[in-house]
Amino acid sequence: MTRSTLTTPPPGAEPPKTHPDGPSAGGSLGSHFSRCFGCGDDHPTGLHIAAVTPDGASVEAAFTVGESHQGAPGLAHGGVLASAMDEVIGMSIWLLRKPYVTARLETDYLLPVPVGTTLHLRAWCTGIAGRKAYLEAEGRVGAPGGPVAVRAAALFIEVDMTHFAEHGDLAALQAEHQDYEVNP
Ligand SMILES: CCCCCCCC(=O)SCCNC(=O)CCNC(=O)[C@H](O)C(C)(C)COP(=O)(O)OP(=O)(O)OC[C@H]1O[C@@H](n2cnc3c(N)ncnc32)[C@H](O)[C@@H]1OP(=O)(O)O
Repeated sequence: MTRSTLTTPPPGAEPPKTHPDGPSAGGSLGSHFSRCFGCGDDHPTGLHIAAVTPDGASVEAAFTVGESHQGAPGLAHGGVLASAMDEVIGMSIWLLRKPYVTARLETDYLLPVPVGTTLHLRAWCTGIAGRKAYLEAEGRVGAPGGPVAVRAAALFIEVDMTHFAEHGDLAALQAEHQDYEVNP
């Protein structure tokens, strides 16, 4: 992975501490918002990514590239693959049960991904430094041990719920998740 210094944990970064209320090993994560492009069940053209955590610290998901995900004929669009990586990375940081947003996403495309391919996605956190979380993800072709087609590294920044109240639609989030409080 050609990861930049901006997505590399600095010296002194701490390992992530998963929240006791997060899913335990083998548990599923669920969607954070039903109309999310990445994970929402009700999104008509979304990726519908559903993840589980094998160990309470990382997440895994399978994503099958469909007709609506093409860039070149018969091949996945790079932006769609980046969205899938962003989604599983976002799911992995939600194991900490703190709201984070993507600040930077770096993606390496190693193999073309034909329509019909199932990508096995995995994401995990490599360190926390203050409000900054450093994360990585990979997408493997056909099987969890298959060849790596996509790799990503990301910097997520912790925000408070006022971020969503000021810039988005907090009420829509809270309608689905009672635990999303502005002033917890
Ligand atoms: C609970 C609900 C879950 C929902 C999850 C949904 C997640 C998403 O959809 S994310 C969507 C895409 N992302 C966004 O929209 C984020 C847009 N960006 C922002 O809102 C802001 O730029 C934000 C919050 C990331 C940072 O702003 P702000 O809080 O003012 O912090 P700021 O002081 O600028 O930066 C904090 C630190 O991060 C660093 N930083 C911020 N952005 C970057 C970046 N792109 N690259 C590198 N470093 C960065 C800053 O340099 C600073 O570092 P230091 O503390 O060492 O000086």
